[in-house]
Amino acid sequence: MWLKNLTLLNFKNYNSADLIFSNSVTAFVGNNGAGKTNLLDAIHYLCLCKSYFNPIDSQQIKAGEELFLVQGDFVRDEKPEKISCGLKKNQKKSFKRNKKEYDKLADHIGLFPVVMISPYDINLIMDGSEERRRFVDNVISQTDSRYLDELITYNKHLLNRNALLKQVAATRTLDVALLQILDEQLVKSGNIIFEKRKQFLHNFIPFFDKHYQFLTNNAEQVSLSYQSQLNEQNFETLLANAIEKDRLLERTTVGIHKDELQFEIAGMPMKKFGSQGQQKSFLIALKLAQYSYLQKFKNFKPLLLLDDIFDKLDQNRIHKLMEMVSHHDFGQIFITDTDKQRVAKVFEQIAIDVDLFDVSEGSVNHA
Ligand SMILES: Nc1ncnc2c1ncn2[C@@H]1O[C@H](COP(=O)(O)OP(=O)(O)OP(=O)(O)O)[C@@H](O)[C@H]1O
Repeated sequence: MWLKNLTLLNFKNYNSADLIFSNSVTAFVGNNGAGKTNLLDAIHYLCLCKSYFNPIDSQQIKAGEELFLVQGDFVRDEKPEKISCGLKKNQKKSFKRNKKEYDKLADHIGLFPVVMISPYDINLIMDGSEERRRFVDNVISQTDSRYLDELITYNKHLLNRNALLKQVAATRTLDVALLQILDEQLVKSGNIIFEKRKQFLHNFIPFFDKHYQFLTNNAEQVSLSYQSQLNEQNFETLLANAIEKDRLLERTTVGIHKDELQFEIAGMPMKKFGSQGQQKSFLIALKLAQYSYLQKFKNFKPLLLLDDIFDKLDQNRIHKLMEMVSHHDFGQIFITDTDKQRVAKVFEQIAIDVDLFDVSEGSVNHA
């Protein structure tokens, strides 16, 4: 699967852009703030119906404009696929595959798998558990179309249950029969998600271990593990035991929305005890594992988007990544960098052609 071209209209800092790519390595080069990352994000948008960096769709529209359009021609299973996305201010976004509007966006997720490696990935370690659940959900959704539907269903039931708890607090009466129905619904989709997350981690962790060892030559002991309250007790019992607390706090305090992906180094939390270098290796291993996992379950290579890695990574890690590029471990790659000569040199060293684009203040031209 690869992207042949990309057309933008009023997307972030671009008025318009029309780019044609090769099925190998493309590099966007230019100064800070020129709009290089925005091009990667446009590609991410086409693949997953959303920005990697900013969840608010309307903020992708160029300031002062009314709408944005992003369009790309992919090749998938040797067939052409035209994907287009448009958003008008205050309207629902429109997402089309071969000119046909999707009934639901979830149907698009996973058709064009993508992995982004970006300096912002540090949030995965530093921020709350929601970031890490989002990572897990993102990977599973790209390989399992039912998963996203189930997650949407779970979140809907959770909202309903929390609304009921608020109402109970306000009226001081509990409709036991209604709570029971809501609990049953929550348990049903919660259990499905729990099993899918467990199975996912079982397959994912060996990829992670392999990549971490490759990147660091077995330097230190790190681990990745899935923590869920559902590992301790079944969901029904958890809900029954927590009802007094839930009523007091007016929200559901147990369930898969509390799951955590634990990152450790030598048995201690990565966030507190990992050095910057160890954290970076950990994150790249995580992303490379995502790549390997998607490749295995989709049976083709995802797109790889590498944001600013030459600036942010040290020589060792760059060398390891480039070793993988030179072994053709990846398919199509998009990369951003501030230094054209550096990019040209790095790829010359591994004898891989790189297609360079100059980016400056929202305009992009083939170098
Ligand atoms: N909706 C928008 N309208 C107009 N400009 C926007 C919008 N969203 C982002 N920008 C602009 O895009 C620019 C950032 O672009 P981008 O992050 O792609 O830069 P970059 O070339 O990757 O820079 P760096 O090398 O610093 O990472 C900023 O100047 C920002 O103000």
